Amino acid sequence: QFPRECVTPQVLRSATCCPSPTGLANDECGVRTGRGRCMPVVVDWRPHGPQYPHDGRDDRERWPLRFFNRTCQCNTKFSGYNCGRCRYGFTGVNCDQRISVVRRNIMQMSPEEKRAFVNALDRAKRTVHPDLVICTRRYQELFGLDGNTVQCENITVYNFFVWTHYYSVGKTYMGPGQQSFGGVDFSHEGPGFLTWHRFHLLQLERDIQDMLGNPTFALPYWNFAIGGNECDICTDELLGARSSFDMDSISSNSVFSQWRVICEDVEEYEMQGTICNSTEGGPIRRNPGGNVARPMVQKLPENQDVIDCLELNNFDTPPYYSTSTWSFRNTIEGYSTPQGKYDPVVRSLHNLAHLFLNGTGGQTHVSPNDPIFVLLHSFTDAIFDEWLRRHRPGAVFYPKENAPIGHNWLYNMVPFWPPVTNAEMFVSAPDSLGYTYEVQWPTRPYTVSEIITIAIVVVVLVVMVVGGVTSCFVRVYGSREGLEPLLGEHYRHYSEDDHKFHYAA
Ligand SMILES: O=C(O)c1cc2cc(O)c(O)cc2[nH]1
Ligand SMILES: [Cu+2]
Repeated sequence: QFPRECVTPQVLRSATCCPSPTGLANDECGVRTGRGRCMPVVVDWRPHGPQYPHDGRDDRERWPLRFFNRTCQCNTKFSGYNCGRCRYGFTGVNCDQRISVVRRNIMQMSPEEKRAFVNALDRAKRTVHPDLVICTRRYQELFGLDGNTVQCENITVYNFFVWTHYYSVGKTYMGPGQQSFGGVDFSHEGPGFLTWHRFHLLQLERDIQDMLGNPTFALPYWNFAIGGNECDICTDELLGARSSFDMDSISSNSVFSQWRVICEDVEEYEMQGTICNSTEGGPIRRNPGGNVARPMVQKLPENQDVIDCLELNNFDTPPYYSTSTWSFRNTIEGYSTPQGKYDPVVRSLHNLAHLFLNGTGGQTHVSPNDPIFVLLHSFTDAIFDEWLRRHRPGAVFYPKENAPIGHNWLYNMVPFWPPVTNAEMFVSAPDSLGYTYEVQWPTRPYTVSEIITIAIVVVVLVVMVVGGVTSCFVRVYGSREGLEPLLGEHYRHYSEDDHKFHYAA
């Protein structure tokens, strides 16, 4: 969540995190090379919804002010915690060359591409993040007893991806012996769900590009809307088949059977007021479609569900929560029927895909430990991008205030660094973020009333055309007989002399 340079006691106490771009000494935020400047952090001050009634209890309020109040603000072409890189969609030394990557259906990739993706994930699970570290104590307890140490540590690129998700969903610690407060979620059950997960993926994609030294690397997606109770990507070539010995485990032929999860011990974090660290625990659990206790989540979403949710016109609706009705966001997130009606017992689309996995991937505090999370969210993001393309909403569609805490338009998404707002991710990905999805969106079949309307229009058109042709036909051919006597008038005249018609030659 914070750059390694910024988690020393002195820098934390200064509340200023403005490092120099790598290689340039004493040039905070690249100010001398015109890249950026060290500026006060801007946070959202508008009211949030009633779900979180506390104030000052949680380090994530007005993120990231509890930790830093000055950060790098980069000029348009640059980005990053020290303005050392190009903004999304641009590359080159001067960041003026456009670049775009294509996210594709993992089922349609070649065997080599599939292998390269699996290898990239596995390498990310083992590679220490080059510039970001995690802090594993609340601010109050962040500094060691001597005041000269800070409880922050290294973490691998993939585990960092898991950790940021965990940090965004955790409960608020209310003090020793007290129940933690669960009415918060900085990345789900609100309009920020789509923008938050979009940035989450973008950050992982970038980190993997950097790790591989390959700026064309793109995350693939899993089209989970295939119905039925089979997980088509759960093969040893892709995300791991089911183990033949244990219904809940991944086959030992898959590298993912070797992965170990982090952030398992939520009860401990909630009781002690601690924060998950980079320590790995048990293996990934997964039993696709096997939740016997909950038959509702034994089947994946249907293709029609995607078609239906894309028709919703409102991005989100009051109270901008998991109870919203006719909200595109709440529907794709999966708390409504695919047609948009809120129903507390329903789980659809994104939520259904999570719960279908029935294991690590179905519990919010640990779900990204199962790498299916990446593909599931990449498809969710593809649907979001298609909705943006079809509806071309003005910013007015996204609530500026009264969304649950963390979800207002200008709230800095927790716990990303440098600060990035929901607003910045509410844009067309191909136009502004440097990636596109290769998807064939299914078109909705016509409804009965549409078929009737089309039939009526066709009949009317046919009648008009036939009528028109017939009348022309009659005029051209039928009038020959009618006109001939008239034309003949010029060639004949009536003679009073002999009381006869005389015809001209
Ligand atoms: O119960 C749900 O609806 C549910 C579980 C779950 C897990 C997860 O990681 C999510 O991102 C969402 C989610 N919803
Ligand atoms: Cu999710």
